Parts: sequence; C-alpha cells; structure tokens
Amino acid sequence: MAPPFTKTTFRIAARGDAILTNPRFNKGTGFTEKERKDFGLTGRLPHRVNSLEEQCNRAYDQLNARDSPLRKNSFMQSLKGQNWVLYYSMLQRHLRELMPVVYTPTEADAIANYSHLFRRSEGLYLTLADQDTMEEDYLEQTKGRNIDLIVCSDAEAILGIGDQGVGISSAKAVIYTVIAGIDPSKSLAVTLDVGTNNESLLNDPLYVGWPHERVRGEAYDKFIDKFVQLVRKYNPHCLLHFEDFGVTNAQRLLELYRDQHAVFNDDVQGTGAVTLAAVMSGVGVTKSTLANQRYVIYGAGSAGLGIAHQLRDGVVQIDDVPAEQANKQFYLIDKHGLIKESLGPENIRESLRDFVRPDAEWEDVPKNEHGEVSLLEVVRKVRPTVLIGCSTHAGGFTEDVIREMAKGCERPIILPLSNPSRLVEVHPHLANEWTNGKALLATGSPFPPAKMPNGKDYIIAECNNALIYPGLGFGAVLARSRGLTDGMILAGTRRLASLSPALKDPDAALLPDFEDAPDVNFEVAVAVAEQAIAEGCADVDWDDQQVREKARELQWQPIYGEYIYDKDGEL
Ligand SMILES: NC(=O)C1=CN([C@@H]2O[C@H](COP(=O)(O)OP(=O)(O)OC[C@H]3O[C@@H](n4cnc5c(N)ncnc54)[C@H](O)[C@@H]3O)[C@@H](O)[C@H]2O)C=CC1
Ligand SMILES: CC(=O)C(=O)O
Ligand SMILES: [Mg+2]
Repeated sequence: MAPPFTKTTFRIAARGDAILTNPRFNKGTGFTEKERKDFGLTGRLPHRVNSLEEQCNRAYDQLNARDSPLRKNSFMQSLKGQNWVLYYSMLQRHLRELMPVVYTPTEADAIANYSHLFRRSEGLYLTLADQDTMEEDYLEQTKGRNIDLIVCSDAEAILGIGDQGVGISSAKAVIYTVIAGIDPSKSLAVTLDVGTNNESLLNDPLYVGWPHERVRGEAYDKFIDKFVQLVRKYNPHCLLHFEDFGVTNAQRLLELYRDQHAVFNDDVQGTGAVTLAAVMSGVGVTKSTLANQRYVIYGAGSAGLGIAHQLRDGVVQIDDVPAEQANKQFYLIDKHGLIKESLGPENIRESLRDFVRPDAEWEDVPKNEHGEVSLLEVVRKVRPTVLIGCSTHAGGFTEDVIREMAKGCERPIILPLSNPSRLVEVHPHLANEWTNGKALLATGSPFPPAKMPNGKDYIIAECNNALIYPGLGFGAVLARSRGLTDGMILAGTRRLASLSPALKDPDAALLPDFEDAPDVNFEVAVAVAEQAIAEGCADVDWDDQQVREKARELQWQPIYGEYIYDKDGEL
C-alpha cells in the first residue's frame, strides 16, 4: 500500500549557493536543466542530470564503503544535512537495513560520541544558562513555519545509556518522517540542555553541551515550563513529544501538561502501547486473554511504569476487569527487588502505588542481599505468563529465571526490551534455547531470527516504541487534536495488534516487521484520528473515508518537487 506520490510545486526565491546548501530544497545533481538556469546553478554543478534513483544508488554505494555501523550513521547524518529528499528516500528504500543505523542500536553510540562526531547543528538548542533569550531563540527557528510536531529531550535517560547531556530528539523526529510521513519542514527537534552529571562529558574539553551539573528542582521546572508555554503560545496545534527524560520527570511532566496541550511521553506511553500490542498478539497465539495473565515487569522506571499502566488499562478495558482486580496481576521489580509495602513510601514513587505488593504475600520467600525478593523468587512463586524487561540490566533474565518461567507455562511471553542491543535482559536466542523454542519473544532492538526445534526460523519481533509512536503522533496531527488521549492511544494499539503476523500463524513474529512500519503506522494514524473525532477532541469533522483520504494527502513523500523561481517565494 504505497501512498500516491503527489508532485509538489515550490516557488523559491533563493539562488545559487543558498539553494544548494539548503537541505530542504537541495537536489544536487538532480536539478533539471531548466532549474539550473533559473536558479543560477549551471556553473555550480557537473553537467549530467541524475534521477533520484541514480542518486540513491550512488549514496548507497558510498554508505557501504563505510565499514562500521557508526561510520554509516555519520554518513547518513551528513546526507541529512545536504539533501532531505535523498536522505529520506534512502531510508525508505532500505528501511530494515538502515533503521539499526540511524536508530537503536547505533544511535546510542552516535549520541555517546555526539561531541566528537559533531559537524553541524540541527534543530533548536535551548540551554538553561541562556534562558533569557529563549523566546527570541525559539522564534528565530519557528517564525513563519507551520510546525506540526516538536520532539524534545533533556537527555537524562538516553535509551539505556543514561545521562548524555545532549541527544536524541532529531533521531526520533526522523522516524516520524520516514515511517508516518510527517513533513520534516514541519517538525522541530529540541535539545533542552540543563547540564549533565556524566563525569566523562564534563571532563571532555570537546563536550559541546553546557558543562555544568544537571540542574534540578524549581529552576529545572521553571525552565521546562518556559519552553512549554512558548510552544503553547506560538504553536498551539503542534504535538509535543517528550523523549528520554529521567524517571523523576517523565511521568510528572506528562501529568502536568496533559490538560494544557497535546503532549506525549514516548518512553511511558509509546512503550506501553507497543508492548500491549505485543502481549495482545502473544495471548492471541496462546488463545488466552489479557485478563488471564500474570505479569512480571523487571525495571520500574519510565518504561516499566508506562508498560504496567498500559497493560493494566488493556486488561480493564479490553477484558472488562475492575482496575483493583487487574492491578493484582502485576509484579514490578526494581534494582533492589520486588516493589512491596516494606520498601516504604520514600522509596516508592506515587505513580507505582497501584502495583505495590503486600508484604504478607512474601513472608516465607528467601530474600536477596538487599533483604528484598529477587526476580527468580518472584518467578518461582508467581509463575508469570508474561515477563518484560526494561531495566537496562544486561543479562538480568538468567538461565534459571527463564527455565523456571518455562516450567510454569506452555508458551511464556518474554519481552527483553532494554536498548541498545548490548543491554538486552536476555539474548533472544538463549531464551529460545532454554525454553525449547516455546517462548514468544520480542526485543527492543533488532536481533536475527532464532531457530525453532523444527528447524524453521523464528522471527524476533522488534517491540520498540518506534513501531507505533509515528502513527500515534501522525493521527493526532491529522485530526488537529487538542490532546493525545488514553482512548486514542488504545485505539492505535488495538489497530497495531490486529496487524500482527502471529494472529495468522502462531509461529510468526509477535509484531509486524519494521519493513511494513509505514503501512502499519498509516493504519494506526487512521485509528487514532478516528478516535479523536469520536471523542470530540479533534478540530476536524470527517467520516472514516475522509480520514483515510486526508491522511494520504498530508503524508510527505521524499520526491523532488518542481521548482519555480519567484523573487517573492520561499527562503
Ligand atoms: N523497547 C522500547 O521501545 C523501549 C525500551 N526502553 C529501554 O528500557 C530501559 C529503561 O528505560 P527507562 O525506563 O526510560 O529508564 P529508567 O531509568 O526510567 O528506568 C530503568 C529502571 O530500571 C531499574 N533498574 C536498574 N537496574 C536494575 C536491575 N538490576 N534490576 C531491576 N531494575 C533495575 C532502575 O532503578 C530504573 O527504575 C532502557 O534500556 C531503554 O532503552 C525504554 C523505552 C522504550
Ligand atoms: C526506544 C526508546 O525510546 C528507548 O529505548 O528509550
Ligand atoms: Mg526513549
């Protein structure tokens, strides 16, 4: 289902180097003879006019001359700075191959080396030390632009690699474009630099961020609020996406701003949504229900919390179970052990309250070195049917844990979601081996297929929020929704789950392949927009057919438009 390629005409005022150095409009050797004449480019380009296909072939050869994923990532980054159509066209043509290059796992290394790989700036950098000029800086980047989407990050919890000072917003914005078709000229990546506690960055003379300890408390809140209020004032219709904020801020900021603006926290809500879809697919295979599972979630940070809430809400809304009863199906474990009453209110965040286990339940169970109940003991006692990892603890799902789990259920659903790949709680091949091919598996980063006992390949689905957040966001943008409500997220999640290959073949992957992510996210976006309209929070009033048509119309495609020189045109 490729969207129709709509050719666009642009009226452009820039000539010569001004158009060649603008990645939005640059076509390089793709400028036609007429355009070369009209825009003063004849002497600035070699003779031959190339098609986009030829340019992609050349760029692909150049990419493959780079011998490591990180060098490939740098190449793609540089391509993005030169020519958006070529960059996104490359991604579109080689999506499965290039996702791990521009996203997890390689993007983790790129971010960790950001200051050393830095070549050119991207998006908007707002630094706490310079907040007096925040409004001017914001307007400088956004004035006259129709912004649909802002992705911001304070880089405190980048993937599983922690505090990186500056970071991930632009990579996440790229995925919105390549998977959902958000026009890159209508999205903005924002770095919110509030300092860093990463000693190696602070001691690095080449560190490009603000070399100051991470600011917290009131000063942090004021800075974030100043930014959010600017977004509300100047771009009231845009979706504001929060990425990789630390655990003390992620959920808190989401709650704070949810009623004021269309905000979305990807690590909490996006991860919750894609995980619910994977579990729905898993219970489809086992011919069970969400209500009949026992869930163990290892890592009670932003992702763990989002997953617990989304799964619980799934049990409540899909299987019609009262919330109090559904809460009892969940066991959350953090770095010291099971979250239970005796940890005390000072150690249990308010948002985890629903899932605190009573101490009495665990009196007879052996305790670990912290005096708490370990994952293995929880698995022994609870016999979970679903085990989810979002702990950043590489190898946390040991052979004992996996074998113990497999004793308790026929087809355990095991989702080790920590990123990048090296932090995975269990390598999916090992989980497959230790369960004799019975485990239903999905991971946060891509892994090669495992072998089933019958010799067939078992495709390890990628349960990464990138499989759903582009569609959730595009749906909200499409409907010009005042919010991204729980109902909209659930509608998108159910649509994603309904497209799972495992529903047709129990030996197939739990989630659609990333190769199919554009089509899948189109469907997610349609479901989200329909729900926004049904809930009355959309600014449009379309029937279902119109939603589909409008979605197609709004999708940006990486193709060259026709350029007409106009001294009153763009730039
Ligand atoms: N697959 C996906 O779509 C996503 C995956 N993630 C991954 O999940 C991981 C966590 O991310 P966030 O929740 O944002 O980070 P976070 O820092 O908010 O949460 C991590 C939690 O794990 C706990 N933890 C640390 N060591 C542990 C151990 N040994 N045992 C149990 N718990 C332990 C921490 O105390 C913390 O509460 C990261 O690796 C991240 O890449 C996060 C979001 C989406
Ligand atoms: C995928 C993602 O959002 C994370 O690992 O943080
Ligand atoms: Mg994240």
